[in-house]
Amino acid sequence: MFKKFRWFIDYYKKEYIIALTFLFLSDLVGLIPPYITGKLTDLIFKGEIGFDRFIKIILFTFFVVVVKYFFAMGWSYFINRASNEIEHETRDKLIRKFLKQQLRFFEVNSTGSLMSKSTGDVYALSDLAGPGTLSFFDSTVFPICIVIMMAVAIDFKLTIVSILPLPLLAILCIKIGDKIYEKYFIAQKSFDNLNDQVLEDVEGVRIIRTFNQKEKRYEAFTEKGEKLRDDNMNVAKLEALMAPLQRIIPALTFIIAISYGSYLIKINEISVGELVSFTYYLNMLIWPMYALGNFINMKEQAEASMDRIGEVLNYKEDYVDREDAVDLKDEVFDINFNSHSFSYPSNDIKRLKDIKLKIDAGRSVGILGKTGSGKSSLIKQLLNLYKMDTSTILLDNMPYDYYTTKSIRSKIGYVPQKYMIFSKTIRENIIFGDKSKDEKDLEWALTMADFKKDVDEFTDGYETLCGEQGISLSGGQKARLQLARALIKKPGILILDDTMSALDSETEKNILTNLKENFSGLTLLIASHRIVQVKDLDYIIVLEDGKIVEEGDSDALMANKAWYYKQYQIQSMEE
Ligand SMILES: Nc1ncnc2c1ncn2[C@@H]1O[C@H](COP(=O)(O)OP(=O)(O)OP(=O)(O)O)[C@@H](O)[C@H]1O
Repeated sequence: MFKKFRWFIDYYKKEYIIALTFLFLSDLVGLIPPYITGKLTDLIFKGEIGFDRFIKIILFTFFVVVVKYFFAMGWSYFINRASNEIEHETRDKLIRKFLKQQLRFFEVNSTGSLMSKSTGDVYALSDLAGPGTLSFFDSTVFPICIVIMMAVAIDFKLTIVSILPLPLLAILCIKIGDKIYEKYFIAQKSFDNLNDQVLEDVEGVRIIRTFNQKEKRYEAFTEKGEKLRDDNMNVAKLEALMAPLQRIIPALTFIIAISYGSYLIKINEISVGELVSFTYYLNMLIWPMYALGNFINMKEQAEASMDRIGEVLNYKEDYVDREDAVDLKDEVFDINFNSHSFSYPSNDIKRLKDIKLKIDAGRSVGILGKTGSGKSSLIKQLLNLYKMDTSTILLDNMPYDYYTTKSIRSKIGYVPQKYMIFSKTIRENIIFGDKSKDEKDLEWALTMADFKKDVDEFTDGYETLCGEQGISLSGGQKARLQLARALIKKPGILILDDTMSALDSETEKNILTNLKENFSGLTLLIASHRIVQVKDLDYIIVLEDGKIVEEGDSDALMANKAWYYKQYQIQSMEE
């Protein structure tokens, strides 16, 4: 029954043992007051009790109640501790898993789904680990203790007859629980879809407005919202079905107990006080019936959530470093694409075909080509973002997988085509968690990226908040912020994927001059549509449909009189 949750029970064994011991002691002590009440009733009925004894019994009962609540404090603390730890640990595992993945993982798992798995599903697990464990104990061990007490201290026959309807409740709860699992799984999927749309709408709000898509998006949202509501209602209906069962069946046990108990008093088998204690114990059995329903509910939901979380945690990494991979030590290194081809995992179409390109350390290379020709795809190979043939890329004459991916990436400064700006300050976006960088490094990176003059004009300077996806910055400022983030690493290799398109020609020139003057030995790769951005580089390749169709320096390509030559003329005229 608990196979899926074994790991957290094993992990927090100590907390659970302490918590359940406290819980057990608290429940045991809780059995004393009903017994005393029955005895007291009999003593009063028979007139066998004086004031002193009465006070002593009352004080003792009070003492027992206090002890019970001290034990309750203990179990409450340790169970909540385990539950919070499990929530933290599971979320931690998920985030670590997300951060390890190549981009394919994010193509098959939507952001909305990953978000709801790391929130709602994690809560369902922690609910089971905390209140769920309490409900489990209280619906199994506790009622057994009560029933034993009823049978031993009061009357065996009365106990058996009164609790006869209870197994029926257990069976019905288990049956309904199975259905809850199915419905909850469906509801969580609907929550994923709704999450996805919220993310897209918030991120794309400007486009949605400009394209007058507000109504359509609203309709789509309403539809998803209604589906989620209906799916949640299906879960709620099943939960509601448990409630009357939890009331009617215990009520039945009361009717039986009072009727049969009265008969037993009449034939002198039990006393009035014993029937008082008995009904007291029966009353205590009501909570375990609720607890059973709660537990089954929580268990089914947590099981569905564990399966959903498991889908992520068991996702087989698309790429893992070889066990004997070593760290790449050189800051700058030769790169050799040796007949390298590549297809994205989503289909078999070759997006890079037989690429042969040697980039010596410290050289600058321009990657040109029309849109969709494979420029970004070529660049991404160096970052190992998708599964690829690692044997046809050599770094310092060794295959790519000879080195750890982390060490390769740490040498590369990458400015992607798509902006990725966090809703933090400019300082935080550039330093990006690197504690070794100080004020001087920040200032230097901003100057290199020709962004300092802009930031100096902002009222809050380095502390200016960039907003969601850099909403408070212009396109050119976003490009330079990303460039500053790449440069502060002082990389050996700098990759600019269409970074300069958003910049005016003067800013572009300033940046290239800064790079030339301050980064001696830098290997520079620039992917672009615009010839002006690459014409002064050491080497230029032109891609067409994933193949290199022209290569050489600008003079050689001009002499070639092919695509480069024609584009040069067209773009010069445009400028
Ligand atoms: N993640 C992906 N999955 C599948 N196909 C992709 C993916 N990314 C890009 N492609 C396809 O690969 C081809 C090359 O795309 P790439 O982004 O490398 O071109 P590009 O030359 O950089 O284009 P642009 O100049 O427009 O940025 C395109 O046909 C594109 O549709």
